[in-house]
Amino acid sequence: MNDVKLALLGSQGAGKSAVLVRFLTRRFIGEYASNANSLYHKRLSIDGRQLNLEVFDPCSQGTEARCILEEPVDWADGFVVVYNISDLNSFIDAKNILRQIREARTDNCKGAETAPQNVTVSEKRSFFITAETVKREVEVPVCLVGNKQDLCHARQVLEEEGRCLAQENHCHFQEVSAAESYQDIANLFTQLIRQVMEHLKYRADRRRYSGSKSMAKLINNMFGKRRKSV
Ligand SMILES: Nc1nc2c(ncn2[C@@H]2O[C@H](COP(=O)(O)OP(=O)(O)OP(=O)(O)O)[C@@H](O)[C@H]2O)c(=O)[nH]1
Repeated sequence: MNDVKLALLGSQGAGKSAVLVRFLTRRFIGEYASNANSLYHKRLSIDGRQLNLEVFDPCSQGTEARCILEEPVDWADGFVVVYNISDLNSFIDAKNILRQIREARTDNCKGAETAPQNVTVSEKRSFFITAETVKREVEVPVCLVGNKQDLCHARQVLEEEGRCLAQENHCHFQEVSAAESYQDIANLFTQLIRQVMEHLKYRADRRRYSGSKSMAKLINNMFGKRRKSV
């Protein structure tokens, strides 16, 4: 059984709990306790595969609240970043959160962007392959969600602005209304979970592959390559 861990991030009142509760229960409940971190569990079946879903819904994260962000960034396999389309500040917060996720996840691959000089073409090629692999490893699946679409008469963030921000951050984008609709929210979670499972499989395959490669290396080092006797 797969375990998938997601975290919901976004500024206060953006509708994180509403979006999550809509997905988990299909219902919209007007008010939610917002003074405590919550961890939700659900068993799901996606594409015939059973999985244990855990979703972390922390207390609100503002621009400066990096310390709150750090914990879910290490823990989660994927993120839902929520803003309120009728609140520009929540969009600015979402922008900062996306940047923080990217920074936290790419800390490990610092220096991977510039190709080394004075090396052969094949060394350069393998460098770029490694850099690409590192990029895939750290590009954790994220979905940017513009919530409260039913308040479009009070819109402060254009749909196009949300889409552009998502493109810049290589993530999926969806406008939804937790108050009015279930289907868009169900689709976005399903898509994100699929992406997470692919990402986890990719990482596990890579680890297995590099593990077996180093095992082969170890055996070669220990016994050396046998020469055929003549
Ligand atoms: N009109 C409208 N109101 C919504 C929608 N989603 C949430 N709300 C309302 O927005 C308010 C905040 O929703 P929450 O889900 O508590 O927001 P949150 O991001 O979890 O807030 P914190 O827990 O304080 O961080 C509540 O009064 C909700 O009823 C929506 O799609 N449309």
